[in-house]
Amino acid sequence: MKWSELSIHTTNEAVEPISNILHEAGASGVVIEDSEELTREHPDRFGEIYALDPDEFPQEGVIVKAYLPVTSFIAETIEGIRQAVHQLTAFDINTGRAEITVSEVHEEQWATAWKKYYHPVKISQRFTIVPTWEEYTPVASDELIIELDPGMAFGTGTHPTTVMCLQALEKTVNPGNQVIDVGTGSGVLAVGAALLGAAHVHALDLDEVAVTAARENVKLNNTHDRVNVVHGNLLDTIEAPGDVVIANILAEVIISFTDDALTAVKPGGYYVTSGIIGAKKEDVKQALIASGFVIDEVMMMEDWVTIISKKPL
Ligand SMILES: C[S@@+](CC[C@H](N)C(=O)[O-])C[C@H]1O[C@@H](n2cnc3c(N)ncnc32)[C@H](O)[C@@H]1O
Repeated sequence: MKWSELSIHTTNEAVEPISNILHEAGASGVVIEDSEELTREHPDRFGEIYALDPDEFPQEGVIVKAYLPVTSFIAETIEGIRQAVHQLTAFDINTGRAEITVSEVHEEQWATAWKKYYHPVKISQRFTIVPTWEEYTPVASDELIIELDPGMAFGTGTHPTTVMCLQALEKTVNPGNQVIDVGTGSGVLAVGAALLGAAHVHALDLDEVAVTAARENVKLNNTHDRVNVVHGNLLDTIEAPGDVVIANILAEVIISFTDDALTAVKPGGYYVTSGIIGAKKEDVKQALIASGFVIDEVMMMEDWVTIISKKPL
């Protein structure tokens, strides 16, 4: 099969919303090439020197690459993406140049392009994410390994919003808890919650591709007895409140359902929200407080914010 490779040259702040637009347009996998990666300190990964090739990174800004199967509708799809990216400026998101370039690649190239960026990575005190195609031996006895094949869904586990969510789960999930994962993507957070001892995790996503990927990852990690993954919009499929509810979606979406979220959390339970760019932090905090949550902790990584809030007893 032939694939179109779309490259969008943009800013760090626009990576997440543009990735979402690309997924919604049917993109199969998103690769992020960030110019800052080249200048960041790279620890050797578990003894192996992890060298980056400057030819694969832009000189400034970020390139978001996505892969779309070549069909007769490809021109319309690309035009739709162009318009959606343009509309992000209405949400005060600086998209930078937002230049879109398109080239054709073959299936084998796509598979390699996708996989060469992901390696085992320790992302919190206890969690290490290991792509299914890599070998890894745990280094600590209490280490929790999440095996992941991101496939075509969002959630390689290494995006700052996901990393902070896993760290937040480490702080909030207790053995025996009921957890709800809104917008599960690859299922990484649902698996993480189950590994922390949650008795049950209800994971959902609006995107059928994510539901399939999440189910596969849940099984891969032997958590299918505790995690169910369903297709659904926000909290529509929730039957009982959770001890911890987590939503790594865009700030605009989080703000739209804070009242419903309060109902979905047990008194004394936690609501973890992520996917929030720095500029939207106060708006999300205000919406959470207005619905009755109490802010417990605000975490930041790069320009991303994760808020842990609590429902009063
Ligand atoms: C940023 S990704 C997060 C994936 C994963 N939870 C993680 O932390 O890596 C957001 C996910 O939310 C899903 N999503 C977006 N809008 C949604 C909605 N209204 N209801 C349910 N899921 C939604 C998307 O399909 C996507 O998989």
